[in-house]
Amino acid sequence: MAAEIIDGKAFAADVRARVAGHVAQLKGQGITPGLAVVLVGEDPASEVYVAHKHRATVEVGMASFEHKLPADTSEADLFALIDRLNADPNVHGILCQFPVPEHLSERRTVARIDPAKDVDGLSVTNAGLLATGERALVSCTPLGCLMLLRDRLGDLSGKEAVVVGRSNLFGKPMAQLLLQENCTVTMAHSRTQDLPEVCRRADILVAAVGRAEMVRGDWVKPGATVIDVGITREPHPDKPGKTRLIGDVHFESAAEAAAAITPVPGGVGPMTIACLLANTLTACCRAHGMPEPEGLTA
Ligand SMILES: Nc1nc(=O)c2c([nH]1)NC[C@@H]1CN(c3ccc(C(=O)N[C@@H](CCC(=O)O)C(=O)O)cc3)C=[N+]21
Repeated sequence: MAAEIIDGKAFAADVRARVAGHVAQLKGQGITPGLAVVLVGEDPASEVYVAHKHRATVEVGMASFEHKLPADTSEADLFALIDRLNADPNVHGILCQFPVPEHLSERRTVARIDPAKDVDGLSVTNAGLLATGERALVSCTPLGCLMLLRDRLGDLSGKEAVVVGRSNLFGKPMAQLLLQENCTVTMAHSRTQDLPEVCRRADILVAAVGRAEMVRGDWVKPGATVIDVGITREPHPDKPGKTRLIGDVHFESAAEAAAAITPVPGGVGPMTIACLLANTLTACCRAHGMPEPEGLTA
């Protein structure tokens, strides 16, 4: 195996430490950044994520406001809560954990959140601000990938970047960020013809298709940097009753060709939560008309 393994877990710990430093400074000025997380229903995976986010928020010294609503919560009640959080000066970031129960709409829910507090960067306003090169809040996972890429490659200008997957949550904002960094960006997806050949063009290959181990080693240009955004949980092959996480990239074969690659777990995943905290800090600084934290924004 040739590739350097990009340690997202260590990098995320560094981001969180930097956020904590800024939070301590703000607290000295009487300002405590606050993040509100809303969870509707009792999806066990979501419960774990939300608990994780709560712990990480408290660890950096921020205020964490958890709101757990029953699965049959009406849209009116959910919106009433979001309206209260929008108006609360102690809340700088609001995240509604997805998926929401079927009778609710993710699109309408996101639209209800004040764009200045939309730390997921999912609102139409933030997507539009990013696309037009204005100051936005950027979706956490793409922001985390950008931080890893900048750290490893420095200037990204002129590089061939291929993003596989075109979701609003990840693929589209990732492509916008890479374009902003002056990459030549290709967005590939399920209808792309000869996907392996398109991927082989990439100096930077970002996989976010949601299909386990789809990207193979012979899709990777020698020396490329490979970012694996996929997480699929599957039964563990050796440990009965246990599960394991696998990415969208076939790690062993891709690592033969790549110069650097993110593992799953321990790659992009931990950066997502670190960037949620970074976005909350950014939103807080903006709300108070203070300079933005350096190195923690797009
Ligand atoms: N409104 C909203 N925003 C989200 O950002 C959001 C969401 N809803 N719903 C669910 C997905 C999923 N997600 C992850 C965050 C961290 C890890 C993470 O830390 N993963 C670890 C492993 C954790 C484990 O072992 O389960 C890793 O990859 O190393 C994974 C997935 C955020 N999401």
